[in-house]
Amino acid sequence: MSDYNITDLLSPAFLERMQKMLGDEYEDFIKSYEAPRTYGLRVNTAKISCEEFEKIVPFPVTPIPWIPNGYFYPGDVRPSFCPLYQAGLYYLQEPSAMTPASCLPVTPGENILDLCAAPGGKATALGAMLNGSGLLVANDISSSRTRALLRNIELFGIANAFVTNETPAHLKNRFPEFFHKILLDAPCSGEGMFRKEDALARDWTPEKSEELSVLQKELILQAADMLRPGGQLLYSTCTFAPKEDEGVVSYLLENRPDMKLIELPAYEGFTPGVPAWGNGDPALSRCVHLFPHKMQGEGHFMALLRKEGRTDLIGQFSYAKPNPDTRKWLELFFQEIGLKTLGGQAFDWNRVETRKDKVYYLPPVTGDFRGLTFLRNGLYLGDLKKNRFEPSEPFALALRKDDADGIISLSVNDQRLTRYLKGETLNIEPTEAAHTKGWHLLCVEGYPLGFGKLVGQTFKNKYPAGWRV
Ligand SMILES: C[S@@+](CC[C@H](N)C(=O)[O-])C[C@H]1O[C@@H](n2cnc3c(N)ncnc32)[C@H](O)[C@@H]1O
Repeated sequence: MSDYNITDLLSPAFLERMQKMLGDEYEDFIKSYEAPRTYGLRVNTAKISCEEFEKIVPFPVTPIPWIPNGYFYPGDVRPSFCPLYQAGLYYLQEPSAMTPASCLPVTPGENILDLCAAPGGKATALGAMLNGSGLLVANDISSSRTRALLRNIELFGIANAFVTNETPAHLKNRFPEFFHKILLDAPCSGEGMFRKEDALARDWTPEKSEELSVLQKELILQAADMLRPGGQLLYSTCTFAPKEDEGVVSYLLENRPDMKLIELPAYEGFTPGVPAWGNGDPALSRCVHLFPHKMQGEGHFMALLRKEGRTDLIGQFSYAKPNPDTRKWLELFFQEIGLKTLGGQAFDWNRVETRKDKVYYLPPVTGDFRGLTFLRNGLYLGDLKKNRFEPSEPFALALRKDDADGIISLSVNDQRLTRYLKGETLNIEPTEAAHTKGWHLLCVEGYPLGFGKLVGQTFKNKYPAGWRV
C-alpha cells in the first residue's frame, strides 16, 4: 500500500486534458483513482472449460461480465502459487486488458499475428482460441520481453506458435497479406494504467504521446500491410490520449482506404470513440474507450478494422520427413506414457523436426520462415539422448486432460504438488499410478503438470530447474 494518493502524482496538464475530454464525467473519473484496483484471471479454454474450472478452483472467483472466460479474484489471493496456474489453466490479467483479444474473432485454422506480444497477455488468449490449429506468430521487438512471452506461450500449452523477436519492418517484408487476423497492442503512454503502476504517472509528459504516435502510425500501417484482404486488425492501447487512439486510427483510414472500421461488440460500460479526437471521420465512433469510472477495470482503447476483399483459409501443408531414429525413440516414449493424442488431435509424424538433438513439433502451416529471429517455432518436444528420448516441460504442458493414460493425478490441495513444483522427489502409492514403473505424467485434477519417473514408490522429479517455483 502506498502512503500517498495517486492523484498527487498526476500532472496538471494531464488532468486539464482529461477534464476537457470528459466534461461532466470528470469528477467520477478522478474518484475512480480512490477505488481499489481489480484483479483478474482468464481461463485457458483450450485446456479446461469454465464450468470445470469453477468446480476445481480452490479460491473465490466471480465472472467478469464482459469476458466469457474472465474472472475477478480477491486482492489477497496469490493465484500464481496454485498448481492450476503451473498447469497453464489460467493467465493473470487485469480485466480491461482481456478485452481486445476477446473482441478479435479468431477462427481455428487461421494465421494470426500478435505484433507487440510480450509478455503474452493477449497472445495466450489468441493461441487458446486457435486451439492447436492454424498458426500464431507472437512477436516482440524486445529480446528480454520475448523470453517472458515464450514462457507464457509454453505454459499455456500453445503448440502451434512461432515466437519471434523481429522488427515489424522485417516481418512486413516477409509476410505481405499473410495473416487473417492481427492484434496490434501498441506501446503507449499507459495513461489507463496509472492506478496499477504509479511509475507511469510519474513519468508522464505532454510530449510523450506525440512521440509515441509517430511509432504507432508506423506500426499500424505495417500491420495493415500484413493483413489479407477480408482480414481483421484490432488496434489497442492502454491510454486515453487522443493522439495515440483516434489520432492513429484516423491516420490509418487516410493512408489505407481499403481499411474500414467495424463495430465492436457492445457492452454497457463501453464508451464510443469520439470523431473530434481524431480527424472528424464519423466512423471513429465505432472505436471503444474503456474508462475506469465506467467499468471494473483500468483504461483501454480499441478499434477493429477490416481490410476490404475476400479471404480463404490456407490449404496445403508441406513438411520434411521425420528422421527414423527420432521416430523410434519417440514412439517408445509415447507407448510408455500411453499417449493417445496431442492437444486432443492425432499426432502427425510429418510435423516432427529434429535439429541437432532437439525435437520439435511444427505448426500445421506452410510458409517460408527462414531468416527470421526465432525463440521458438512450434512445440519443443524434448531431446534425443543416447538410445532414449527425454521429454521437455513444454511438451507436458501442451498435453490436455485425457491425451495420455500413463498419469498420476493428485487433487489441487495435495501438498505433494507444491513439492513437485519445487523439484522434490515424491512418494506415490501403487494405487495412485497408472503403471508400476517408468515415465508418468503428473497431473493436478487430471490436468498435466510435468513428467517424472516411478521407481518402486519413488517418483523421480523431472520438472526442470528453470520451471521450479
Ligand atoms: C503494450 S505492450 C504489449 C503487451 C502485450 N500485448 C500483452 O498483452 O501482454 C507493447 C509491447 O510493444 C513492444 N514494442 C515496442 N516498440 C516496438 C516496435 N517498434 N515493434 C514491435 N514491438 C514493439 C514492447 O517491447 C512491448 O512489449
